[in-house]
Amino acid sequence: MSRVSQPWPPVAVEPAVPHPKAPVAGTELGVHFNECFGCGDEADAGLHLRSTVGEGQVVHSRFTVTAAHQGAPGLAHGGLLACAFDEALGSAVGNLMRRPAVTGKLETDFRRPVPVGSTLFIETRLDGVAGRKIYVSADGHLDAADGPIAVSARALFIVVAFDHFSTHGDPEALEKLAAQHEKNQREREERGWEINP
Ligand SMILES: CCCCCCCCCC(=O)SCCNC(=O)CCNC(=O)[C@H](O)C(C)(C)COP(=O)(O)OP(=O)(O)OC[C@H]1O[C@@H](n2cnc3c(N)ncnc32)[C@H](O)[C@@H]1OP(=O)(O)O
Repeated sequence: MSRVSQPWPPVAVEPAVPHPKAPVAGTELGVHFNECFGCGDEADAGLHLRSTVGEGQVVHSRFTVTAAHQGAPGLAHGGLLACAFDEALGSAVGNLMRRPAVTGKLETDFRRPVPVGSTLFIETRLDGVAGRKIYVSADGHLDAADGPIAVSARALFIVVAFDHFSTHGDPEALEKLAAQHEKNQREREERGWEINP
């Protein structure tokens, strides 16, 4: 079956240049919010996705599919896989560009079933920027960084003002997030990494 794809990015873009203080290649990215379904330690049935900065404008993420993530028996739910990509792509945008941004559009191609127990290795690339619009894409490889591609995704993130989160979100949770951010900063400093304000 052939897959028809629109040009990507769909508009003229500038190169997505990582922020001068973006974490360097090899940096393991921390949990951005403990209750986040995508990466949080306190989200018991969550994805517990973990990410590391790669060379260039790339972030490598991985997560292991558990029984809590099933759609069909023994297989990951497609919406759950889309969630993993939202997290991986958002993490690449947030950490490399260091601009607050939210997902405006997320498109997924499911190419192979992803069984419970398998690990998806997601490689995310920054594809370009047009004003507030940041275009990113990713491939999810099954069970190894060079394994077969099971899922691909493309997304548009929109840069927002910080008050997007205080206006629409939960102020208490934002306080928790600020505390988490400080903890991440301290840990980075202790490990001698570049400070990530
Ligand atoms: C370190 C951090 C790690 C974080 C990882 C977490 C990853 C998880 C990320 C998420 O899941 S975020 C949650 C899901 N997303 C949302 O809740 C967003 C809900 N939508 C909105 O709040 C607003 O629609 C939005 C802020 C995205 C845009 O509203 P605005 O009024 O600010 O902007 P506007 O609608 O004018 O759009 C700005 C530009 O984007 C374009 N645009 C917006 N949505 C689009 C869309 N869906 N498709 C195509 N283009 C779109 C729009 O056409 C326009 O293009 P131009 O600048 O060329 O005029």
